[in-house]
Amino acid sequence: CVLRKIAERTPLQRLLEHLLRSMEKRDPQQFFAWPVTDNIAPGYSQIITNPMDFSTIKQKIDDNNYQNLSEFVNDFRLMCDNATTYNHPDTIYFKAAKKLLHVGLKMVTPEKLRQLRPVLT
Ligand SMILES: CC(=O)c1cc(-c2ccccc2)c2ncccn12
Repeated sequence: CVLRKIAERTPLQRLLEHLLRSMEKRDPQQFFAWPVTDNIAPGYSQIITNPMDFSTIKQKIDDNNYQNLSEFVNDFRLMCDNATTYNHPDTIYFKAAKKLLHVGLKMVTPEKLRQLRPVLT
């Protein structure tokens, strides 16, 4: 049988997986867990040209698709910006996106990352 190569994680992948888990915890209603469909959001695919969600970010981490932290943060920001673009300010999705963006960006400040290093290396 072919020896299965166990997927080893690079340090960057381990950092991104940790950050993703922390961000997902701040989305208990799982509004951002999966791609938004036109069924639940009429006209979504016409309005949002670059959709993004946590499951897609997770897959990109697993595929080692992120070369650095900034590319990961860009996708996180894109996910939140899509929600504030499509949804009106008085909706729970708009408000949840604003809060999530704020909380998520605080997780990747130099101070927070410095605190992480011993944990993750
Ligand atoms: C993120 C987003 O824009 C979103 C998530 C949802 C959503 C709702 C319930 C369960 C999962 C996602 C949604 N529904 C209608 C309009 C927009 N949305």
